[in-house]
Parts: sequence; C-alpha cells; structure tokens
Amino acid sequence: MPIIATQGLTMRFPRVTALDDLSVAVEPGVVGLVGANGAGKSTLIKILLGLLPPTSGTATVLGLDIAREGLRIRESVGFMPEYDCLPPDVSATEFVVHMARMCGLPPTAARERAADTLRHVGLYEERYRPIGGYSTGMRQRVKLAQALVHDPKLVFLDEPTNGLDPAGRDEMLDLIRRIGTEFGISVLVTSHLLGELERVCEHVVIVDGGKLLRSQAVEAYTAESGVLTVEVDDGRDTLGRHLYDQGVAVRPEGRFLVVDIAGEQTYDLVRDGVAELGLRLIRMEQRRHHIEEVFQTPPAPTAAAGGVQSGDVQEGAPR
Ligand SMILES: Nc1ncnc2c1ncn2[C@@H]1O[C@H](COP(=O)(O)OP(=O)(O)OP(=O)(O)O)[C@@H](O)[C@H]1O
Repeated sequence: MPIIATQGLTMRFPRVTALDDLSVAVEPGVVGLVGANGAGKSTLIKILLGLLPPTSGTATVLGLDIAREGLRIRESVGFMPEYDCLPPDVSATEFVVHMARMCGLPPTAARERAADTLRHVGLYEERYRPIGGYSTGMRQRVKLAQALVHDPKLVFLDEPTNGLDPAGRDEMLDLIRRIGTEFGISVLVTSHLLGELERVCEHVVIVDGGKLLRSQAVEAYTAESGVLTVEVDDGRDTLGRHLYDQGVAVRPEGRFLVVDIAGEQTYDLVRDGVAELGLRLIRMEQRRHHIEEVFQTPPAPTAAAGGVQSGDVQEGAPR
C-alpha cells in the first residue's frame, strides 16, 4: 500500500497556484521530495498533515483520508518543520518530553522516549542545556527528535539540511538514512538539493511550479552510462595510449581513464591492455549518472512537465 497517494491535488492561493493537479503515489521507504524554492513542497506537507484543506483533489497518508482523518494522520506521522520554532529558554529534554506528552504519552514513557530519541540524534550530552545556546545543527537535531519521539510510522522532514555546513549536512543525511534502515520508519524528506537526496533516498519525487515532473526510483535516475571508469596504479597514460592505438575512444579524467563502451570487446581490450603492460588494475566499472546530470538535459516534455530549467534545482555539494 502506498504511504502517500494524491489525486488531482490543487492548492490555489490568491496570487499563486502552489499545487497544480498533483497525482502521485509513494511507497514505503526513504523518499525525497525535490523542487526549487516555491515549488510547493511545504504546502504539500501541510495538506498531507491535514492542516491545510486543498482547493481541490484528494489524498491519503498511511491509508487515512486527509479531509476526514487529519488527527489520526498526525498521531502516526512525525513532522520536522522547515523553520526554527524552538523555545530558547527550555532544554532539549524539557521540550522533547513536552512534545511527547502532547502526543499522548504518559509522563514516564515520555521521559524515556525523549532520552532515547535525543541519544539517537546525537544530542545526549547537551540535552539539559537551554536550546537558546545551541548551534544550527543542534537545533535541527532537536526538531528531528521531537518528530520521532512518539514513534511514528512516517516522518515528514522539511528541508532538514537547511543552514548546515557540509559536515553537519553529512551527519544529518546519515541520520535520515538510519531512520529508514535501522528504525524502519518511512521518511518523506524535502530538499532543493538534488545531490543530497540521491545519497539517502530510494525514490525521488520532483515538483516544479506545483506540478509533478517525475516520480522514480533513484536507480532509474542513475542508470548506468555508456562509459567505463578505469583506474590503474601508475601507468594511466601508458594504458591510455595503448587503448587509443587499439581504436578505443579514451580520455584522461583526474587519476582515471574514461573509456567509451563499444560492446563487450571494450572490457576485453582494457583487461588485455592492463595485463600486457604489467599494470595493476585498481578498478574498472561502468559509470552511473548522478541525478543532477539528468536535469542538465531536460527530458522531452511529458504530460504536464515542461522540463526543468537550469538553475531551478541546485546541485548538491560535491561528493
Ligand atoms: N499561506 C500562503 N498564502 C499565499 N501564498 C502562499 C502561502 N503558502 C505558500 N504560498 C506560496 O505558494 C508557493 C509554494 O510555496 P511552498 O512554501 O509550498 O514552496 P516550497 O517548495 O516549500 O519552497 P520553500 O522551500 O522556499 O519553502 C510559493 O509561491 C509561496 O509563496
């Protein structure tokens, strides 16, 4: 059963259509929702939580109807909002216990769950300090902890890496991956950075101007390319010249050789060349695309899609 299913979801504000006839089904797992700023991601989350009635269309979350069962959805779904909404004068423990109590947990269970959750997000040592003195990364972790404290089946994480430095972003992405793999909680995570979603998500939904552009497994975005990456220990140029003499299309790229694949024989030529020259082969693998490369050449317009304009969706940090 899909964890989220929308049909013709439309949200019109007086000056802008934030969601435009959006129909999508999302299966359990770690799922990315990507789009430029203003694409409609936060609006979709608010509608899915039953907090904002759509202009038209229907949706279910965990099989529950957003129009009739908003409260039950919010019992089963955790939400990490995009913007900072934390009280500065209380500690992370006090805040997360309070949120657990708001979700209906009895006092002792709330304290235990808060302590466990804060440990999972890496805030155990600092949990008694007032939130006002926390760094951006620590504040993001408090927001994440309160989303997880009532043991939800699904969490919505709205731009969880916002404002983080590269190291903080890596740690947050690692946490998100663990939420999916170790805790078995499904995740819908939004970002305007395609590259970072590729690292943690199994499936990515792309919205642009409130319309669905694509909904695909990450594997499908990153299908194998027609080139081989070859790395040898000392002798890159020797091997390159050797392959060139055999009629292979080859070029250097950093410490690698990039070889166009012209059938099975390309693998044989590389392997034989390495053996003949007495080199040590470190790697030979078919290169995969990165998601953002898919958007450098917009796909032929399909359905409602008009193609992503370059710059609409930013690339992630270099990997
Ligand atoms: N309450 C509102 N009233 C009027 N317009 C709104 C309201 N909420 C959102 N919008 C508009 O709807 C569009 C989509 O906004 P939304 O916040 O959903 O985008 P987003 O993809 O989450 O982008 P961001 O990451 O910048 O928040 C924007 O043009 C925004 O200005």
